[in-house]
Amino acid sequence: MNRPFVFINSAMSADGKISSRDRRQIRISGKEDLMRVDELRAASDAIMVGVGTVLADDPGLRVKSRILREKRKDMGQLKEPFRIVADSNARTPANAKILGPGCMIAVSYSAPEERLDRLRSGCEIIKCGTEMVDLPGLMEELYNRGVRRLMVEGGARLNWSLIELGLVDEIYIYIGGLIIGGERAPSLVDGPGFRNSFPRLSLQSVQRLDEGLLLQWELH
Ligand SMILES: NC(=O)C1=CN([C@@H]2O[C@H](COP(=O)(O)OP(=O)(O)OC[C@H]3O[C@@H](n4cnc5c(N)ncnc54)[C@H](OP(=O)(O)O)[C@@H]3O)[C@@H](O)[C@H]2O)C=CC1
Ligand SMILES: Nc1nc(O)c(N)c(N[C@@H]2O[C@H](COP(=O)(O)O)[C@@H](O)[C@H]2O)n1
Repeated sequence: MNRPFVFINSAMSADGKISSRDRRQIRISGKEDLMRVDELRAASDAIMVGVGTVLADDPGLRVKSRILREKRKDMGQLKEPFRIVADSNARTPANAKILGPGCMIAVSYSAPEERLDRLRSGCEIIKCGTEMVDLPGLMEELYNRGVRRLMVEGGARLNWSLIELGLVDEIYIYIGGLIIGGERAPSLVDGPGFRNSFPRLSLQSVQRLDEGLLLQWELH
């Protein structure tokens, strides 16, 4: 199967949480880390999130630096990467910030048509999977559309599915200097969890940024 190079970028607290018990977005990264995230976005062909993140954070997923956008254009790339949502039942709100040119919503064949109609003016719809978005199928589709480097910005359930399916090559984790706590607060990877065989990572780099640490891991 042809698929893009896939990497996750996530910020977590010192206790491994990526947001609060009520799934409220928490600013974990400092200024330096956010600049690094913008550079990673600018160096990607597409950025993907799960619909849980859209509903919780309403992210824009744009490249914020004008200089980085211009640089992309000078290199003959689209000014910004595609923005992709894994959203089996088309729950993305019609006023979500992620919508607009360059946005693709991946849905399953079970997604209600009336919801798709509300979204169509703001995005391209990609159908794959019967009940749930078929992630390997989506990867192949993205590859066929020219996506070679895919950045995943969460959340916890999407991270789980991608890792479980062996679709992740690299993970950047920024560990910020705060404690969030809460057994129901999302962590970097949720889902049912592994039981017997645990994916192994090899550490590529460690860097101090703001009041935290950036770890770069490669997946075997
Ligand atoms: N600190 C950080 O770096 C980040 C933090 N976050 C936080 O994470 C939280 C959101 O995480 P979470 O609730 O887990 O949501 P996700 O963003 O991981 O979205 C999960 C949803 O995606 C949909 N989906 C579609 N296809 C698949 C698939 N094959 N596998 C898995 N999911 C699929 C499912 O909904 P459906 O069945 O309807 O399709 C699922 O419930 C928020 O609180 C947000 O603030 C998020 C990103 C980064
Ligand atoms: N890198 C990083 N640091 C944090 O502290 C965060 N809370 C997040 N969250 C992710 O960033 C998305 C917001 O993107 P926009 O600024 O709206 O473009 C959010 O949805 C999470 O994926 N990331």
